Amino acid sequence: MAESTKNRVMEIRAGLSHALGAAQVALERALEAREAAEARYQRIVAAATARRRKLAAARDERIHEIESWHDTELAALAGAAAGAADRAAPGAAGEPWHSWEPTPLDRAAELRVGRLILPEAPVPAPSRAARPPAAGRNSDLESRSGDREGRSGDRESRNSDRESRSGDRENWSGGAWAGAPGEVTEAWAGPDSEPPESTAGPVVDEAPPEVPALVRLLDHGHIVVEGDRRAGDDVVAALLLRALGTSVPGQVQIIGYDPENLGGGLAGFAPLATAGVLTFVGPGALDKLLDELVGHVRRINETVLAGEFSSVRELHAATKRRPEPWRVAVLLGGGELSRHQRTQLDRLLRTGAACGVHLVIRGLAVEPGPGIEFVVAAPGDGARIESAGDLPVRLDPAPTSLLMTATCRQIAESVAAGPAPVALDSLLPEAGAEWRESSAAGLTAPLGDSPQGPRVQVTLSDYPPHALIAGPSGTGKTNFIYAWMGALAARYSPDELAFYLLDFKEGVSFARFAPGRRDPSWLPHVRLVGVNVNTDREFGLALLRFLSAELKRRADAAKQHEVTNLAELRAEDPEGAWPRIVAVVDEFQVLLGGRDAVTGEAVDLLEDLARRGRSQGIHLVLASQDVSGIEALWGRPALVAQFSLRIALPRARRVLAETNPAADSLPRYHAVVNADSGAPEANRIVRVPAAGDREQWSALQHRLWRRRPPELGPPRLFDGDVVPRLADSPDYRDLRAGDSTTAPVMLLGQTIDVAARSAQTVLRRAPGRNLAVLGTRTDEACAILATAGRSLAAQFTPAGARFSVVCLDPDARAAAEALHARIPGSGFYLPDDVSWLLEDAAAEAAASWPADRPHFILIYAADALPGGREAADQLRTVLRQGPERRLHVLGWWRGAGLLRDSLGGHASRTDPIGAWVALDVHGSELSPYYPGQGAPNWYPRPWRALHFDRSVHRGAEVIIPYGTA
Ligand SMILES: Nc1ncnc2c1ncn2[C@@H]1O[C@H](COP(=O)(O)OP(=O)(O)OP(=O)(O)O)[C@@H](O)[C@H]1O
Repeated sequence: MAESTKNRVMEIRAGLSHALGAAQVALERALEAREAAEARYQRIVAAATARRRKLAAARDERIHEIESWHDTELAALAGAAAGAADRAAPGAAGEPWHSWEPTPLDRAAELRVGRLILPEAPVPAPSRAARPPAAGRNSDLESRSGDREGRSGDRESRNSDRESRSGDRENWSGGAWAGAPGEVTEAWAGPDSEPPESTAGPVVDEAPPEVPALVRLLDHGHIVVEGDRRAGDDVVAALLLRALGTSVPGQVQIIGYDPENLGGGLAGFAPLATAGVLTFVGPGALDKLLDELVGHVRRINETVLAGEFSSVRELHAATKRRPEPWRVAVLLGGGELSRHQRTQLDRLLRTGAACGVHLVIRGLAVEPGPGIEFVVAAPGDGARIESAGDLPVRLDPAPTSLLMTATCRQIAESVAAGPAPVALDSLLPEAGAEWRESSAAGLTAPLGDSPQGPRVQVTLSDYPPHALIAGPSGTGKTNFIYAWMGALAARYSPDELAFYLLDFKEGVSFARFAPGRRDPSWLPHVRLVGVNVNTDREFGLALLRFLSAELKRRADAAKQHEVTNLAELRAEDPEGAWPRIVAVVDEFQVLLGGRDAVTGEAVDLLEDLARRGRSQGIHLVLASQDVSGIEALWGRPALVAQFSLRIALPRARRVLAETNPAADSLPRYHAVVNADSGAPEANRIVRVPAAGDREQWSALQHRLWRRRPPELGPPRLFDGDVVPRLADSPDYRDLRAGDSTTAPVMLLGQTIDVAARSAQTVLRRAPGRNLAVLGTRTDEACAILATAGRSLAAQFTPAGARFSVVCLDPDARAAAEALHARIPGSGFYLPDDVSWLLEDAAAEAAASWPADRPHFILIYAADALPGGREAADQLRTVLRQGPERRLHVLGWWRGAGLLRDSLGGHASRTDPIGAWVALDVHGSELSPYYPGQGAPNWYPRPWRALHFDRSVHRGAEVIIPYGTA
């Protein structure tokens, strides 16, 4: 092989080897570059991953912040909404059915129909993704809902129909979390599938409280229920029950129009029908119903709101009174409306709510308008109420029929029982504003509210001057009188008004106005109270006589000042005390009930007082269970005509005009007040407050009592059941010893009179000045002799007069000895030694000169005088001749005939007995001792006596013996 070839080979080899070396180097370099590039790539990937993590963490944190803000905000808003709803629908307006009960409120409330379904906050995905698969979204939600159940347990327990909140979420598709679980996981899977770690803390999961769905009906508007029929029925029932439960029974009245089911739609409310709280109108009566409701609206606008208020709600807010009930007409279907019906319905929709006339409509087309709420009923969460916009509503279930009927029965019962009493305070002026009125022109006071609202004011003046009140027993006459007196007494001071009160009913109803053992206060205006006078008609007469004398005094003063009525007299004589007098006589028929002298005189006096008292400020108020049977009254049309103020309590007869039946339909505790003699057009109905309550009355009386002028003493209390005490008699207390110039006065008992006077007989030195007590009642006879003896003894010093006490009846011995013990220096004689006394006394009586001091012989049972004829003659001598010699016999005979025997028998003269007191002796037996015509009108009654003194009396007077205690 050639060198050159060899060389060439060598060169080629060298070239190849060089190229290989270069390639090797290039490869190494390339590998290095690759390594460097790979390392860089790794670094970049790591950096990107770290940044992504960071971003994810920041994002999670932000999402969490937003979510918890959203949750808190939502919870706060829901809480505020729930709170506002609770305030708007308190008690029966919003309480769930299981714990529901009627709670009448003082204003109209919004009514709950269900609850609003509120949107929930989204649950952040990272926190969900971070949880183990077993705690996936659903179980997560369940656990959260469990949480919420725990926290809102109290609310849940109030609402048994509430389902689990997770169930709500499942049903509602409008929330932000509504996507499928997979979507969330995919969306957040990073390129390296590494689950990002959440830097966010635990989610604040505050469940918003439940927010009730409320609608406004009473005092606001009308409700139209549309949608599902059954659910709609439930809404109507719930609304009505809540409306009934939030108001005072009877204040919501329901009128049902249900042409398709003939009332079946309101069957649960049927118990209300018995009390008139629910009325049904028949299928053809929609016209009439709508016309009637329109009529109510017109009437309420004209007479109740009367331009002063724009709505009953406004009137109620201003006056605290609600004179008209809410009328809720429930119109359940009815098809096409006629033109007239549509017009009337539209009128009601526009104007009814202001007058408390509201419509609940289902099945009639109604256009939206102000105050009209639309409820679209649907089961589940598909319901809506217009005022809540698009928020879904879950309607409450209907109240159970048991709850409905029990509630309605209770309401019906309390409506039937009548309205709750109004308090007396409602008639009184503000505390501190009492006694500001002048009675110069009359006495005006409110008596209560009328059903239309305004107060009913009643005036006693020149016209109407007198009042006649009637109502069967128990209908509230006495209460009415109390209320009237309270309203007057609070307005007029005792200088302006004086009361004289008499109650012929058994009991002590007027005694509260006088000081008693338990309560020392009295009503300062009251000057006289007569109670338990049903057997003492004379006391009624005494009052009329007293008023007659007062009338004369006023008429004389008017004449003197040349005026004709009280207003003028007061203007002319501003310093004079001329209060208006109101004399109240309850059950006055007792006074006029007899056919005797008492009735005769009483009617004459009444007629005169009624006729002339009007202008002199003397007003009569006569009350009776039944005026229709009082012959003495109706026999005097001129007398009745003066009583132009007529007050009829429920079922009162004849007190109003014959053509006026208003009292027949009067509810309990109401009265017809008629100032025009009962003419129908003058009727005013008034709801009378309860004034019988002792505590309320005492509060007023004490307030006025503390304001009384210091000089004003307590009224005179005449209680026919109480035995008066001699020691309390002003006449007895005035007696003084030692005045020998005037003839001694013998007190005998208390007269039945306006002033607490004592009956008395003066023992002048003159024939006949002896006293005979007649009758068999030992206690009373002894009481009268004790009074006579003690009162006489009080006028003498021990040496100034001689007293001899003779006891001829062992039954009277204790009393006689007691009297003897009370009169120092008196002699005491029993049957054995009375002859000494008589002998002595007869000689004294027959003497020709008057004794230097009087001698009073008190004989207990003079008819039992021993000693035969001789003693009898001596007694006769003493009786006939003694008084002229200042020797007076005060004897007790146990019968009128026995006294006659002592006087000398049947034909004997009776004039030695100038004064007598009869106990259980009939009037006819007294005629011999009763000069003039016939016998006194006297029927014996316990602890009453008839006193006659022929030297001063025209007729006998009834007296009450003083008790010996
Ligand atoms: N307006 C009223 N509000 C509440 N209670 C009343 C009212 N009027 C009367 N009453 C109550 O009714 C009962 C009977 O009333 P009251 O005694 O006044 O009737 P009367 O007609 O005078 O009956 P009588 O003649 O039998 O005494 C009493 O218990 C009274 O408290």
